[in-house]
Amino acid sequence: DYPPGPWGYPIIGYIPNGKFGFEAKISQLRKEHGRIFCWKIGARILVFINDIKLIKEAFQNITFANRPDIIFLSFLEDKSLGIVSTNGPHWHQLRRFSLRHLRDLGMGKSKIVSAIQFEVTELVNHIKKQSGKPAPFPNVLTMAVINVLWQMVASKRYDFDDENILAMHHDMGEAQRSLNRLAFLDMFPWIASVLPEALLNKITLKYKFKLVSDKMSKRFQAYIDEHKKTLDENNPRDYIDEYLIEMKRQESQPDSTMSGKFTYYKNTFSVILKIFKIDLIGCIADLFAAGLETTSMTTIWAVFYLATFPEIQEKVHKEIDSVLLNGTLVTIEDKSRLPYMEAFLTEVLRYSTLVPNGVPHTVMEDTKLGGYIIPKESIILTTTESFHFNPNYFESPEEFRPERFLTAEGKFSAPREGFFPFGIGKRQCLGESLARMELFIFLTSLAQNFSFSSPPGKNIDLIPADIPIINQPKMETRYC
Ligand code: HEM
Repeated sequence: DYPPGPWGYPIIGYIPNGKFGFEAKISQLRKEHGRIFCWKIGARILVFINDIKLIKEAFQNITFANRPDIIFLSFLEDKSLGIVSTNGPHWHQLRRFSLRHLRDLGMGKSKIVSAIQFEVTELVNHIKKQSGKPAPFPNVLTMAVINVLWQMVASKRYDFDDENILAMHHDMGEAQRSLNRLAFLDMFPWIASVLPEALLNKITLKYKFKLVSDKMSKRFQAYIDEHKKTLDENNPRDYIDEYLIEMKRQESQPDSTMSGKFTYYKNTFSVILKIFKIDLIGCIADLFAAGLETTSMTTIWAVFYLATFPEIQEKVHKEIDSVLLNGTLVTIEDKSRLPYMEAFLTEVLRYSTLVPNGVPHTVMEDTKLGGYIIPKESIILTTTESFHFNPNYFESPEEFRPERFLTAEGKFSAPREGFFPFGIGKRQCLGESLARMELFIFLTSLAQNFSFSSPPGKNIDLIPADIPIINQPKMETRYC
């Protein structure tokens, strides 16, 4: 009763022949099998849900809110820490705590607008230095995005040329691009007990990930230590302060989810080490990993679309020029006066389909869905293109057309069905309101100050690179 799909051979499972990208193979299997299919690779069963009704039924149900036990999901931190890869009451309480405090600290509220305006003004000044010359998007976008989030998390703002943060971002990007090597361990876990450590490392790049994760952990621990020294319990400054206060409050509770854990790992000499880590490190790593690349990449895609579709860019400019007179800074209250911009941003989120297969979910027991059994501990994914590019929900979905989200009177009309760039249900993106606000102010300010175009004689490549988790532009067109 499992969903249909390729099962392949025992032990190996189904490995497609030839040079097939993962996304292209999923697309082909979806066309072959329809609403739901299975794909067995090594020891794991992947289940892809491609039907809106089934996705809603599954992800709005707590049974499907679990994350599978895979290394792939927690490459920055131990999988038993933080929000993204934990389960049960532990996850639930940390998610609730994080949502509440990030909102109080300004997420999605006017309180954070001036920080976003400040960062985008710095970004605009930086881009001006390269105006008139063909160049990829400047790397400092990362700093602008991290500064907004880190203001709430750690009361920190970095200079745009802060080498340490740029290096940390570079390391994280490198690790992310090699994630399919690490996924090998999830699919074929037995290789860890039969292969010598050196060979295992060569195949999976395990130690490369460990190095990146250790470096980040040290930095995040330093933030926590700094905060502990200067904490005033009556005047919490940010997320870290709020966490430390709550952690202290729960100190005497044996079932507190906010303390920490001993984690074990094998070093290069196969010696098992035991270290204690507080959960807060996992939460900080999750916010960093989930909040940074997503918002930056969406901004880059938006700029690429402006450059590729000049008639759309012209409409964006026209609207901004008629609403924001004499270079006035945009605020969130201007949203209702900039319906074309809002429609453009919505089309960017649809067209870029940034997280093409969502973030993996699982069920702890065999569970029925759509007349099939979803095997316990399978890796459950969605195919976002099956609704973002579905003609039942979006007419001529292959066209980039912001007008689809405007009424005949030119008012913004939000998509009703088939639109889930931030996921859906119990695990829906925790930073959605921050991301939407930041993207609106960033993109409006960028379009207010610049005209973007492809380098002379060239077209911008809009096909994403074959990199796991996030649809990213190819490296050579991305940053300078
Ligand atoms: C354009 C920007 C963004 C997009 C497209 C995006 C998309 C997503 C998606 C698809 C998920 C998975 C939902 C699921 O598992 O079903 C997710 C989860 C998550 N996102 Fe975002 N995200 C964005 C920005 C952010 C930002 C700015 C933050 C940080 C404040 C953030 C924090 C998280 C966290 C912590 C989770 C895990 C939630 C959980 O497991 O309970 N995201 N996001």
